[in-house]
Amino acid sequence: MRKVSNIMRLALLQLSLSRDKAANVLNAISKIEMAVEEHNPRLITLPECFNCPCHRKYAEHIPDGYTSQQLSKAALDNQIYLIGGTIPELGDNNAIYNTCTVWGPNGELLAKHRKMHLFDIDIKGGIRFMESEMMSAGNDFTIINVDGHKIGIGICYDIRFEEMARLYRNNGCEMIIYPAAFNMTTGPLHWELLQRARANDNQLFVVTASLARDHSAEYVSYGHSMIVDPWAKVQKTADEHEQILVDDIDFSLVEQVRQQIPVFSQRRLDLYSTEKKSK
Ligand SMILES: NC(=O)CCC(=O)C(=O)O
Repeated sequence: MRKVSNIMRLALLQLSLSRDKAANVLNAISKIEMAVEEHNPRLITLPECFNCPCHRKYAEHIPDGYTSQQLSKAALDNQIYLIGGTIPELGDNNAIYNTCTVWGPNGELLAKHRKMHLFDIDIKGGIRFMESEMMSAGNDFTIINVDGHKIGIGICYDIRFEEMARLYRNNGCEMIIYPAAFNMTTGPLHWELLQRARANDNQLFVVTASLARDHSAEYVSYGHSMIVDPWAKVQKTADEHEQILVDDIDFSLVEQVRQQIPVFSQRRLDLYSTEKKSK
């Protein structure tokens, strides 16, 4: 597809999470409207679990469920591409997935990405979290096309898996977007590092939208939604509070860095490889 423009305005919504699912959806919709009115972005991204904790009791079918319908309408009403954070999806097989929906400006569901790597960690003196006790893992990579630019989708913990980002790069992506909610143990150490590493390894933009920090919540999110450019420079970042982060992406930087540091043509593929397998 022809590239319409090399500049794309993004808005990342770093949202607070209350105990009321409908109120969380309404909060997201009102922040989408605010972002559009004030900044006119082409693409808006919401955080992981923006409407409720990822739990079976909140799960919805996609695209017939309440949250999907609201996101579809918001994309249509505001004429934007909307990366709908994540919600717990009730799959046909009764399994629950942590799923990101992607909506086009006509309100159509362009894609859904089910988190591929589940967040199971146990850090002594820090956080223990076993996402696989509640959720099933997705098996599919997701690439969308916005105005001729290929964008890969991952979800939070997915960012730790360099092979996934590499596959997106190898399939033509110029950006990877990760709706996310890192925690207070690993966030200070790894959040920025991982984004800059994925951007640097693959010479593309890395974009994250996080939940805002709430110390009274059961799961305390780190915040700091971020845009990292293909030089691995932090282009823009939020603090820990609820916030609308807006900036213009200049996709010409992707070609610039790829030409000037041509590691992808210098790889020793006669000696090693990263390959996609089908399941
Ligand atoms: N929700 C998540 O996947 C959290 C990932 C995380 O905090 C990490 O350290 O990785």
